[in-house]
Amino acid sequence: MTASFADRLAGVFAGPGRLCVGIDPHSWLLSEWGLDDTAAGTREFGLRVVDAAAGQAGIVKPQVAFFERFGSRGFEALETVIRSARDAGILVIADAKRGDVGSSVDAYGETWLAEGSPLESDAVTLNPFQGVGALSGPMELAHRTGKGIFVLAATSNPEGVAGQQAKLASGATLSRSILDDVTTWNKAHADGPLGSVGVVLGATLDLDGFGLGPVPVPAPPVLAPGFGHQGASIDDLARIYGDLADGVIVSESRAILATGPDGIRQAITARAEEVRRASA
Ligand SMILES: O=c1ccn([C@@H]2O[C@H](COP(=O)(O)O)[C@@H](O)[C@H]2O)c(=O)[nH]1
Repeated sequence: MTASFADRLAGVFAGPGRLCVGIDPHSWLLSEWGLDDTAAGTREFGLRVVDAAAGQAGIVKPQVAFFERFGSRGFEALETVIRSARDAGILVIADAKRGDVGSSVDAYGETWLAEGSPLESDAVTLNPFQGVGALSGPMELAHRTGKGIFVLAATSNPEGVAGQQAKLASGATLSRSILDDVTTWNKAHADGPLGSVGVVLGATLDLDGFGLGPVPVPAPPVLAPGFGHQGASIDDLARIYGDLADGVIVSESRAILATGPDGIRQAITARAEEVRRASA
């Protein structure tokens, strides 16, 4: 029987830990790494990050946008990077932020979550603007294939705050209603202690304004971008996330990647240790 994503994630938390290294081949980073701003450059960059993360971080998160810039060659590079991370035993969260009507979003689910798909990953980020219900196809697929999904609920960028804090007719904020929909799904599917469907909650936010408390049970896993370059500090993990802190995946891209090809291994070791201390 295929292990659920929730169980695999719990294994990573108990093992290498909950640091997630972002793979974001910005043009300026490629240049600093001495690589060309081409598909081949993104491939080499991604492979070097995977190599540095192996054995030290349990999760990587390729930002699909940076590979997509190069069309089919970029996707080919992304396929290679994803495969090498999964072969190294690292969980891959593809940060693709897909969303659409159900019949189309199902195809996105197949792209990122179906066994044997060229871009097969362990989890994918999805956008619930068209309703969490529209994402049920990929959620079902994830349940069947032992994969995970992270639904945007409170994003780290300031532009999202007003809409995500807005109250629905029920009185809940949009973020809270997404959190509740995800929790209902996890309860019904009983994939493991944390559930296989999580939410994205930015570490830069004051979560009080999003009406997320009291935290629902079971609390879903939380993909937490915003550490490092966007200003959040790993030392503040417990303060930022409160009762959700136990399920937080600490994601950092630029702050780690900017240490360059010679510094990245050491940076990942140090960051993984900081995350362990902050989650003890
Ligand atoms: O709310 C969100 C959702 C996703 N992201 C993505 O995470 C990384 C953050 O990169 P840093 O360099 O660590 O700032 C990036 O790929 C974003 O697209 C996010 O920042 N906020």
